Amino acid sequence: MPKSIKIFIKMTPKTAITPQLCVTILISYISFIPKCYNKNAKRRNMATSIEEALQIIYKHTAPKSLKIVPIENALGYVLAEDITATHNLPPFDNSAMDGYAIKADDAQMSLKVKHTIFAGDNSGEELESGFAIKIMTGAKIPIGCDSVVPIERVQNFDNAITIMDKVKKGSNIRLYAEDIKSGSTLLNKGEKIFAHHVTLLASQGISHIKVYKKPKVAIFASGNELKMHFESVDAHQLYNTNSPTFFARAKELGCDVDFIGTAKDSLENIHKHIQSALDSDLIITSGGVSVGDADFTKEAFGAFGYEIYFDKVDIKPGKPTTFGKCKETLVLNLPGNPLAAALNFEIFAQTIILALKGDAAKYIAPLETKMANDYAIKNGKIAVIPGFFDGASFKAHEKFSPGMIMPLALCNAFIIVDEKCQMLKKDSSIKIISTRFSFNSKEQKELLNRCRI
Ligand SMILES: Nc1nc2c(c(=O)[nH]1)N[C@H]1C(S)=C(S)[C@@H](COP(=O)(O)OP(=O)(O)OC[C@H]3O[C@@H](n4cnc5c(N)ncnc54)[C@H](O)[C@@H]3O)O[C@H]1N2
Ligand code: MOO
Repeated sequence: MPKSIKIFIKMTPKTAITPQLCVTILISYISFIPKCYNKNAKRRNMATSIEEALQIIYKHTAPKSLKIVPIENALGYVLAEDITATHNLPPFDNSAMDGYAIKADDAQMSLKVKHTIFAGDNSGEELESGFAIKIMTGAKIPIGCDSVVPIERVQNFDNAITIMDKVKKGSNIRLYAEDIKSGSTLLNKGEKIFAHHVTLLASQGISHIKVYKKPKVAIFASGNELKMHFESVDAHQLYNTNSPTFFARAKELGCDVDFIGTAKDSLENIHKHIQSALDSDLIITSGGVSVGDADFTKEAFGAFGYEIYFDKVDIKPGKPTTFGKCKETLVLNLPGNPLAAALNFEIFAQTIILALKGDAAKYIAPLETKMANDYAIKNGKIAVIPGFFDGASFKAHEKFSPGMIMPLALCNAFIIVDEKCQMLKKDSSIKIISTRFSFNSKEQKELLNRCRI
C-alpha cells in the first residue's frame, strides 16, 4: 500500500476532514490506481476474487512444447493432435459365438456340416442352402451366411445338425465397421490419455503419438524454522511438510517435479533457490508471503524481474497467495500455513498445471452432492472448508485451522462458500471439489457455493 494511504488511515480517527486533506486523499487515491493489478481487486482492497484469479491464470498460462511418446507410456499426457481412424473395426463380418454359420431360412431343418473356420483363417468360402459351416468366435463369416447359431442350441447327429428354434437373421454376427469407421475422429487434441484411449490407439496400429510435454515444476519452501524430513529437528524447529506435499500432488497431477530445497529467510538464500528453479515452467513456493519481518519471498523474486499478476486473493485461508511470472517461468507463492498452502494448491496450482498440460478440460469441475449434516459457518468471508465425501454426502471436517496438517489427510474434498453463508442445512445441495480424484471440464464451472440470506 502506498505510504500516503497508510497516512490517511492513521489520521482519520483523530483529524478533522479539511478541504486540503480531501485533496491529499484524492491524490493518494489516484496515484494508487495504476499500482492495482485489476480494477475489481482494487474495490476489495486489492484482494482479487477467486474467479478473477483463475481468469488471470488462464490468460497467462499456455501449454508446453511437444514431444512424441509410445502409446503405452502416454498415460496422463495430453494429445497435441487429432487422431483419425484408419482401420474399420471389426475389419470384416465375424462370428460372436462358437457355433454354426447358417442361413436363417434353413433353421428347423437338418443341415450338413462342412468343415470348421477358425479366427485368423482367410477362406473366401460360400455357404450353400442346406449346409452349415462350423465357425469359431472371431472367424470371418462365409459369403451367403446370415446368422450364427451357438453350439449349445444345436442338436448334432454324425455330420449333420438340427436347429430346433427359429433363427433371427443377423444373429451372433459382429458387423464390419460397426464399432469404428475408418475416417472417423477417435481422439481430439487436448484429450488426456487414459488406459482405455490406449486401447483405441492400439486398435489402429498407432504406436506413437504427439503430446504436450509434462509441466516441469520446481518446489521450494522458505523458513528458518524448517528442516527436511530426512534431517534431525530441534525442539524449536519443525519439518517442512509443504514441499513434500506439493511434490507429491504435482506428481499426482502429471508433472515432472524437482525439489529445490528449503531456503533460509534471507534474500540471498532465496535468490539461490530461485536461480536453481528458473529452468522450470512453474515454481511453487510456500512461506514468506505475509507482512512479517522475515517474509522475503516476493522481494526475492523481484530481483529476477517478477511480474506479479495478483498478490492477494479474497479467500480464507490463503489470502496472501501470489501469482506472476519471471521471464518464461510462472510463479505461484503460497502461504506457509500448511492447510492454507495445500488447499490453495488445489485451487490455483492445479489450475495452472491443467492449463500448462494443454488439457482441453482445464477447468476444475466440482461435484454436486448434499450436506451430511447441519453446518454453521462463522467467519463471514469467502471460505474454504475441508471435509469428507462418502459417495452420498459431504461432511465438513469438525476442527481445522490454517496451520494444521491433519485435516487434509483425513479429508478427500473441500467446499468454497461465499461470505454470506452462515448455515449449510443437512441435505442441502452443495458443490464439492475432490482432492483425491481429478474431475475436470471443458467449460468453466462455478466453484463457489453462493448462499442467500
Ligand atoms: N500481520 C499479519 N500477519 C499475518 C497475516 C496478515 O495479513 N497480517 N496473514 C496471515 C496469513 S493469512 C498467513 S497464511 C500467514 C502466511 O504467512 P507466510 O506465507 O509469510 O508464512 P510464514 O510466516 O513463513 O509461515 C506461516 C506458518 O506456517 C509454517 N510453515 C511455513 N512453511 C512451512 C512448511 N514448508 N512446512 C510446514 N510449515 C510451514 C510456519 O512455521 C508458520 O507457522 O501469515 C499470517 N500472518
Ligand atoms: O492463508 Mo492464511 O492461512 O488465511 O491464515
